[in-house]
Amino acid sequence: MTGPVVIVGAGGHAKVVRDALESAGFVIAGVTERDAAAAARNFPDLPYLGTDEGLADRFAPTAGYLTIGVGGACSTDGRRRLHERFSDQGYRFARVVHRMAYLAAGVQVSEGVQVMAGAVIQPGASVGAYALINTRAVVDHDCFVGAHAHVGPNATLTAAVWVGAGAFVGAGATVLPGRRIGAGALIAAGAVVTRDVPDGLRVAGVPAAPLTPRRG
Ligand SMILES: CC(=O)SCCNC(=O)CCNC(=O)[C@H](O)C(C)(C)COP(=O)(O)OP(=O)(O)OC[C@H]1O[C@@H](n2cnc3c(N)ncnc32)[C@H](O)[C@@H]1OP(=O)(O)O
Repeated sequence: MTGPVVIVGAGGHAKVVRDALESAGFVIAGVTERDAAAAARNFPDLPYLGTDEGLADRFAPTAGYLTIGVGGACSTDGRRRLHERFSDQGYRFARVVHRMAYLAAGVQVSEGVQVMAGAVIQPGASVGAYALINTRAVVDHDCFVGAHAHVGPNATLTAAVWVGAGAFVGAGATVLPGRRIGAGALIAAGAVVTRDVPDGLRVAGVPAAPLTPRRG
């Protein structure tokens, strides 16, 4: 993959993305950000390319690649919307794999995926488009991670776990072998998932159980 990369968003996740890009030898063309002051504060040494609106005038879809600098504390929706919006405009997304991540031979990583420092992806695993495998996450052998899903920092998918599109696996969570996490489900930080989780369900705890809606 060649060509410069624009980081969309200039907050905390963008700083981690920048580190991954630079570790892997990408050239960064600049950042977009609604909040110009945040861009100046976090990236004083990178070109500021304005807001997302009208980016094509400053960085055409043919000029290189984008990568999303927005994380999402407990939802994958914001990242998915940004990927969809810019894909519709003809942009392509870089595969960003930190130099200090480990990907076993033959691991499939699709367009737009981000794999952060210390992550490990073992043989037979595959990671769908635009998914985020965050710092020190483990995706062990034969796991499948669906498009737009987020495997949080230090989370562990043990053997042959299946994660549906847009699911969020919180920091430090563990999913036992062979379990299925439904599309759009949320696994709370620190949970241990011992049973399949249906689409869209939010679970927490050890063993993980549905989060009860707040009272009052
Ligand atoms: C680099 C990065 O930061 S990447 C981002 C990684 N982010 C994460 O891993 C965060 C994941 N988010 C969480 O775990 C959140 O706590 C959520 C999404 C599960 C719940 O968040 P909210 O809906 O705001 O719930 P809220 O904080 O109000 O708590 C609701 C209840 O759930 C409990 N709860 C919240 N989080 C957890 C958790 N991780 N495990 C167990 N129980 C929890 C609370 O104690 C509270 O219980 P109570 O009603 O008995 O007092």
